[in-house]
Amino acid sequence: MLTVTGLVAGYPAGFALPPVHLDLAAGSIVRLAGANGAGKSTLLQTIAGRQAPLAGRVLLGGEPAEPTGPVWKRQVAALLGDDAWLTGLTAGEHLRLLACAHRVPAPEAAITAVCRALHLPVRFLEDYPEALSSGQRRKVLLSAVLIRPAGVLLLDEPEQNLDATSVQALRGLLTDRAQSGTAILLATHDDALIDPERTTTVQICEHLDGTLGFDAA
Ligand SMILES: Nc1ncnc2c1ncn2[C@@H]1O[C@H](COP(=O)(O)OP(=O)(O)OP(=O)(O)O)[C@@H](O)[C@H]1O
Repeated sequence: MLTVTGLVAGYPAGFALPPVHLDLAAGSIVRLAGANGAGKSTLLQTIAGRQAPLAGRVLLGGEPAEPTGPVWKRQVAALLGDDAWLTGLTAGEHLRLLACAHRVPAPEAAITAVCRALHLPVRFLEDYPEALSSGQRRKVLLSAVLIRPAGVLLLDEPEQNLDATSVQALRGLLTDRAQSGTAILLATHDDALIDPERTTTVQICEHLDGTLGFDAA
């Protein structure tokens, strides 16, 4: 589904990861793990096309990725620490707009189902984002990623601000999504989000000589 070949993520004359190769198959869940500052967000931003790679490339369905093109926009849903809202729209209006843009069938039912699954009472959808708690806002952002069809999900610490029950709920939603064929690449520090039976972990590690490397588990 998504292939990364010899991708070098980093900053010119600054931090850089070694080249990474990843093959994210349909239905797979791959976790990026590593200490604070190991480079997980940098790698995800680069794979998502929000940061230029220092080398290497990303393929989607075997074709060079074009993150501003229609195929990528249809196929790839990403939540990478962004928390951008349109002024004057309620949380529910954001979700309806997104569902409409992605032609989600029966959008109201889809929005209700995902909010319930994330333990977000739908009455909060009538509120403006700034009137929600940080955990509630995160649930709206997660709903926006999860209601739309996508072959690939890219998620950076999606569990941020969620309580333990909601982390479990998110874990179930991600597992269901993978079972229906979506490939998921996520960075998280929270083991509770991960089903070890169905997750491959790519660990960014620091070698004794200070260089960085990748270990697969
Ligand atoms: N805009 C930037 N310019 C230069 N270096 C940066 C920039 N943003 C991050 N870095 C550096 O890149 C390295 C990796 O940061 P990154 O945010 O990818 O780590 P992370 O693994 O996601 O960390 P965390 O677990 O704390 O979220 C860090 O050393 C950081 O200082």
